[in-house]
Amino acid sequence: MAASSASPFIVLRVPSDNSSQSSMRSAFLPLFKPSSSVSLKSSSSRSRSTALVVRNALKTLESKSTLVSKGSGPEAPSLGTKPTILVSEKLGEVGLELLRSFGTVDCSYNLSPEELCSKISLCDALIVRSGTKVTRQVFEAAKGRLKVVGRAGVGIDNVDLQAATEFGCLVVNAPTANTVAAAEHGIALLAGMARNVAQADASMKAGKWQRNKYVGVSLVGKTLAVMGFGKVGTEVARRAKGLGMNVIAHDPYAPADRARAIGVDLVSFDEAIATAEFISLHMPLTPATSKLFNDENFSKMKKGVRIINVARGGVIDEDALVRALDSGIVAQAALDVFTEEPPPKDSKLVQHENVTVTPHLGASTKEAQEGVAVEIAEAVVGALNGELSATAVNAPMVPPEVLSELAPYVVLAEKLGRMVVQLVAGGAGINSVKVVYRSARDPENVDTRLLRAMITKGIIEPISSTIVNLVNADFTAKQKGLRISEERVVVDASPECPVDSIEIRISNVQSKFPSALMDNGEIAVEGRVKGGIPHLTRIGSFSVDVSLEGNLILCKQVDQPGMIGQVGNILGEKNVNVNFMSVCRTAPRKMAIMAIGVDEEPDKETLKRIGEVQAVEEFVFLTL
Ligand SMILES: NC(=O)C1=CN([C@@H]2O[C@H](COP(=O)(O)OP(=O)(O)OC[C@H]3O[C@@H](n4cnc5c(N)ncnc54)[C@H](O)[C@@H]3O)[C@@H](O)[C@H]2O)C=CC1
Ligand SMILES: O=C(O)C(=O)COP(=O)(O)O
Repeated sequence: MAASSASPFIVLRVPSDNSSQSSMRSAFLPLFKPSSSVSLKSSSSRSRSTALVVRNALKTLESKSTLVSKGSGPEAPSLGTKPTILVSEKLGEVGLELLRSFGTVDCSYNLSPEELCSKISLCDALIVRSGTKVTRQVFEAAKGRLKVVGRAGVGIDNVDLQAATEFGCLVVNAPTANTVAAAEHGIALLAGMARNVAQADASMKAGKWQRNKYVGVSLVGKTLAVMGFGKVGTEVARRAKGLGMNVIAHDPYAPADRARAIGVDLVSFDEAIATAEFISLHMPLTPATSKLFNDENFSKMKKGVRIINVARGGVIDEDALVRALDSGIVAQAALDVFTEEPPPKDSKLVQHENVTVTPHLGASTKEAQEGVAVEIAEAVVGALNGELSATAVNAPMVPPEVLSELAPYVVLAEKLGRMVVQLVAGGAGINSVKVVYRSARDPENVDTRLLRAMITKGIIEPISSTIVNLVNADFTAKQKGLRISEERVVVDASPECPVDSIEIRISNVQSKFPSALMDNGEIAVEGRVKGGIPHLTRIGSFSVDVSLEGNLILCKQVDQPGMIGQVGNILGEKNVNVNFMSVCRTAPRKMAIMAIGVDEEPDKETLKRIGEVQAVEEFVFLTL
């Protein structure tokens, strides 16, 4: 890991009694104080409870914290600046109002990729629907300012998630508010296709009266295969049952009992496509589903099958579908989505007489658009406030109750990380870190993702310009060649505490403070939370007990009278306030470790004088 100067971003400084909230906020994101309070009209009880719990937790913090900009370039937000939120596609008015009450909203629709890239470095958040491609170039062009991308809908295949994660940008979506709309559109296409509604309408408008040409097929008693039994697929199945259809479904990840509960059999892919008279697609577009409906699979279908696609165009090989339509394997198709949107004007598929098309209207009802707008506005505002999102796509979702319980341990984890990296001589050669969590709880019940992310942040940030948060912690560690292994050990402690102690060990390095090394050559520090405050409880094999606040001076010296006074005097002469002191001896008059907490950072001369005290053998100054 290359060492560099201090990180050029925003630092939240909070009085020590609120340090846990501060650290939690800075772990996630980007810090903005709303200019006015934002009222939440949550459509989902989960997101409402998450938002409220975290908001309450942050209320106290709001009054005491100050935002300090350390100059992240010309566009860095500073104290009192409202965040800028770019909305690149039409969003419901209620959502826009919510966003306007929090930040500056720039609604710029139909931006070219170049225009989007040139605007994005001025934005803290971007809200899109399916029409905006949020590519790696967009994240690069953002120059670190973009904190969150909100997808006002379900499918996130238009967002480069890998790039978002690498750049530490949170991606959130609105997964529930358009489910019914998409399902209703699927049913509309199913029924409309079976009765040739669109074709008959066009024919009449062309002045014709073709009753014999547009004889349809009935739905009742026919088998419908729902491919992808998630939210939309389930609602389609429910409605199709109401139409008297026999519904089967294929979904490798759906629980059979959920299907059984609504009278649907879960079957294999091959069985589904070979049995059905109607096939409705409801799976996401992923590498595994891309062009899943291809020549080979069309050939396994019943002749005369009818296909509905309200999912993503890319799950069908569109050329293969044209061939299947021409050969009669597929009698009809009804498509709302296309590989390329809008599709080329001369698309054979769109022009095919047995194909009914709509321009990606699945989510386009007034109700759904209002719902997704509120859902996404809440998620984006929450993310800009540093809250964990209930709809995060590229970060772990930590339930609010777990979050509040872990708060002080989050601070401890980051401080231990910061401390241990400063004990490494050179700092840059760390590649193997072991974290041991000791707890009375069953290891299965100790969620360490957040703690690991904070340890990573603590280790990387002091020696790099990379900003680490929950989104990019694991990726950044990997990038820097830092392997973090974790061990959970059950100990006899209070089960009330999620974690009794956290120990960080670093192997294969030299230490600036050799007493931090264990017999096996590893640097080791261990900490605990005491009365809500993080404490250092061991360094190397020396037990100490000092609260991890402010700055820390560690000395190893010959245990003799007057040492505390000598060091205290040197600090006092320079008006450096000592906030605690702890001494641990191997034996009386042998060696001792002295840990001194100081509020101010002593100047170089003062530190030099402490190092020169005759009995002092090792000495290090650490900023926490
Ligand atoms: N046309 C439109 O305007 C809309 C389209 N959509 C699209 O509909 C799709 C489904 O949305 P939701 O139901 O909300 O998502 P969901 O995540 O609730 O459901 C997707 C289901 O597909 C399943 N799945 C994944 N891989 C599969 C595979 N290889 N074979 C079969 N099933 C597989 C998953 O297990 C999951 O149960 C998404 O692609 C979404 O983008 C959603 C809303 C509106
Ligand atoms: O939610 C989805 O996945 C959709 O496809 C809806 O897309 P839209 O927001 O209408 O562009």
